[in-house]
Amino acid sequence: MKPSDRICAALDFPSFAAAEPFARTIAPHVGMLKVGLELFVAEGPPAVKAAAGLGRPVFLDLKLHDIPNTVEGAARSAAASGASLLTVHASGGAEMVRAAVRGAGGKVRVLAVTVLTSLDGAALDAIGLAGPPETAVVRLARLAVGAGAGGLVCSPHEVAAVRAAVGPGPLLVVPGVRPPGAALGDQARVATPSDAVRAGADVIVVGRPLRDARDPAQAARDIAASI
Ligand SMILES: O=c1ccn([C@@H]2O[C@H](COP(=O)(O)O)[C@@H](O)[C@H]2O)c(=O)[nH]1
Repeated sequence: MKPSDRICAALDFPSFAAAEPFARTIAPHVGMLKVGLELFVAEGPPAVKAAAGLGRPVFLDLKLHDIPNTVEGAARSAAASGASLLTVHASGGAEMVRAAVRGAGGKVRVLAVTVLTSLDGAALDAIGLAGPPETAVVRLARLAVGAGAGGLVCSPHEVAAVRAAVGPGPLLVVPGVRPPGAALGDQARVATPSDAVRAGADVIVVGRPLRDARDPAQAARDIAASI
């Protein structure tokens, strides 16, 4: 795999018209494009189709979290959109993850988000998940893989422990990645692209450090050269 294939660029924009110049520029320099909540809520499935038209697999990052029947239907709809990857929250429970996998019908790989990379230890304490983040992440990772998830989303801090817990099969997708010196924004559990890949990330998700770069193509090339 080429280093650039490990990079997923997040299209965090309010419309596809706003995203398109960035998406066209960045697509040749990354392995995947991510359509997240902001763009999908604004545009719906046509945004997935347009992104896929740029020649890269599309990661539909909806982080579904609802009763199993509802998630199954949403996953079925997502599978029809042309996306290659779809997220659900592992904390929705094993039955919900199973329902997502059923709805996906083998057309889209279901990834389970363990613990959002924006949450630090104090924030986890406040929602009743006391203890080191890694404990909750590994517990949720095991649950989700046991329920059929084809991959996991976790922070660079836990990726090695997750790999050790779930074995070589599941795809490990890692946001919370910041090139040296880049602003953290709202991310809490972060590492550099090279540290994230060294720790075992199959794919790193990069949003603002590419989107807000003066030269996004060069920023992507720099990341690829570093991993
Ligand atoms: O735990 C998670 C799950 C998903 N994300 C998404 O990744 C990108 C990261 O963007 P940055 O600008 O590089 O912070 C964004 O689309 C999130 O929705 C995440 O950050 N953490």
